[in-house]
Amino acid sequence: MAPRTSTSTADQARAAALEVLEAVRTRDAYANLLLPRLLRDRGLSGRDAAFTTELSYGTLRGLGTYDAIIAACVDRDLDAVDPVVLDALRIGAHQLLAMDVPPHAAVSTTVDLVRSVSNEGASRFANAILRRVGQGDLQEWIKRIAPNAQDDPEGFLSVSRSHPRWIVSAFWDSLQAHRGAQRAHQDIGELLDADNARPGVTLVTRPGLAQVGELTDLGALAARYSPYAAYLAGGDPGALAPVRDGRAGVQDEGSQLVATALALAPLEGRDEQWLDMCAGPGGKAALLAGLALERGASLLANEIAPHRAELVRRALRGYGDRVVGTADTHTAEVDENADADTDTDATDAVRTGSLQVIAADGIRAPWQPGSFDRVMLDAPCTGLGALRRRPESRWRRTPEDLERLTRVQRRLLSSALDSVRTGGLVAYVTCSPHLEETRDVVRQVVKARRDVERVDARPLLPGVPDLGGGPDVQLWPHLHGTDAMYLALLRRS
Ligand SMILES: C[S@@+](CC[C@H](N)C(=O)[O-])C[C@H]1O[C@@H](n2cnc3c(N)ncnc32)[C@H](O)[C@@H]1O
Repeated sequence: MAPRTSTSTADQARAAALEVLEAVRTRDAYANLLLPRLLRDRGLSGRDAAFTTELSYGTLRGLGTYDAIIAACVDRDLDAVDPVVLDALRIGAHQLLAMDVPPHAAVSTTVDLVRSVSNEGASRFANAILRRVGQGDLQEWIKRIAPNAQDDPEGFLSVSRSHPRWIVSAFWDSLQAHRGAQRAHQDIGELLDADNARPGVTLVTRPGLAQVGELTDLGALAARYSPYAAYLAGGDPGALAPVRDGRAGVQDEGSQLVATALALAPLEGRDEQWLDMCAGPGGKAALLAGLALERGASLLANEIAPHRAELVRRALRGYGDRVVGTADTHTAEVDENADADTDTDATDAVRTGSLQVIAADGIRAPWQPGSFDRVMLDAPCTGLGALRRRPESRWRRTPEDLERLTRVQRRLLSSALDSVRTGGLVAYVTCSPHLEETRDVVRQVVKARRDVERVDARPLLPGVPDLGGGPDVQLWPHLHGTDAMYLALLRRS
């Protein structure tokens, strides 16, 4: 790679975006974690911060389409292009094809950027390529480079909507399973477009600590479906007093709906002990905590990774002394072959009606079987339902991830069912619509046991349209404005 020189001649925002792309490519960085730090360090705020964010996120989302266009303009394989120069070309292409930046500014600033991180030859190369890119608009380019939509619909969508083909295919299958072939055919483009749009910020109130009215008084808009949600049009949510105090937070409306559904589900008999089995970083736990306390129940929030268990504690901070002292770590071993450590009965500490956080492996649970009345299993998954929030993740995930994840998901679901009493409820949730980690995991686990009944989850999301044929619920960004959350509700019989 060409040696790096000073970036003093490049404009700050573009330089920051280039740094994000490079960190994502070389260090597996997460743009949504890195960017806020970078903006702070560089003193970029207001319009500059918004511009940097759009450059970074927009380029990462559109990368598949931009690479196909750049490839058509370069007379060598893209692998042969200096990676940092290619990143800069991608940022330039995004400005030329999807942003309101005058073409001459998009080209000249990108050329300056390349010169600042590479050399004169590379900047001349960038100039030539971007001039070619600028000869067509996005639609003209797609017509020219994408496969024919009739002959190869998945290939067309993959290039035109900038998603890997295997993800297009998985989304299409899931839409078909939940909405039928005809609707799937109509919907698939809209779903992929929704992934490419900037998501809004949704706030959540912690039940018993804040009301939606408090958020609307601060300028947010009451949400469509969740009684705890409000949409924030702009600004920093962390600057709002209820968020600062831990009485409200930021949470996708779909996450709120699936957590609320578990709390709303009718239950015969005792309703005192709730478990959030995979709780980190604590969004659903914080909502469930308020709902549990409202009816005098306790919540045990469990998370395998100790640092994420710490985030759960932070998420629960608004509940103050309702969060009881916690035995720190039980079996926080990620090693799946490690011996079970069931010496401690973690339910002991929550018998009095309170909130508790522990760090333990949900598969080798440190609580007695049949202890809980309601269990939330928000399983580790591919996250394919939240691509609009994690712009790089569509390029990082692979079909191979599914095999490892579905193995863990099946084991966690079995453990969740063992953890709930007879008649108790388990919510199996993923932020992915992929059939292998949603419908198939549930089917396989239910089939292997004789003590599970499916519960129709749809009535537990009152007022939410387009929930399909049930009994499971699949939410969709293009239909509901939420992440593509999946919910299956199971009763132990
Ligand atoms: C999808 S996230 C949960 C999100 C969380 N419910 C929320 O709403 O903020 C899945 C979590 O499960 C944790 N996890 C993975 N394997 C686990 C296991 N065997 N036992 C407990 N937690 C696990 C991961 O560390 C991750 O924090």
